[in-house]
Amino acid sequence: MKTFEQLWSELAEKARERPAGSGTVAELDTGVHGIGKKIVEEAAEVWMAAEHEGVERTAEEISQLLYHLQVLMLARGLTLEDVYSYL
Ligand SMILES: N=c1c2ncn([C@@H]3O[C@H](COP(=O)(O)OP(=O)(O)OP(=O)(O)O)[C@@H](O)[C@H]3O)c2ncn1[C@@H]1O[C@H](COP(=O)(O)O)[C@@H](O)[C@H]1O
Repeated sequence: MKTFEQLWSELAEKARERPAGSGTVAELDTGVHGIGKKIVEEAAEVWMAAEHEGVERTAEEISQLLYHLQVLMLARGLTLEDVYSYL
C-alpha cells in the first residue's frame, strides 16, 4: 500500500530517470493528448464502478484515475503544491 505522495515521489523519479520497462515512461511518451484520453477513460470507469459495482472495484478505479492524473501533472511540469494551493 502507498499514499498519494509516495506514488508521486515514485513517478517523479521514473520521469527523471526513465528506467526501461516503466509503464509511466511509456505513458509520458504518449504526451498530454494520450494521457488526457486515459484520464477520460478512467474517469468513466470510476463513474461506472460507483454506479454499478462495489466499493472495492470503485476504489481500484479511483486509484487508477489518481495515477493518470499524476502522470499528466508530470507531463505538464506541475508540482503537488501547484494543485494543493487550490484545495
Ligand atoms: N498505480 C499505478 C497504475 N494505475 C494504473 N496504471 C496503468 O493504467 C492501466 C489501467 O488502465 P485500464 O483500466 O485500461 O487497464 P488495462 O485495460 O489493463 O490497460 P490498458 O490496456 O488500457 O493499457 C494499467 O494497465 C497501468 O498501465 C498504473 N501503472 C502504474 N502504477 C504504479 O506506478 C508505479 C510506477 O510504475 P511503472 O512506471 O510501470 O514502473 C508503480 O508503483 C505502479 O504500481
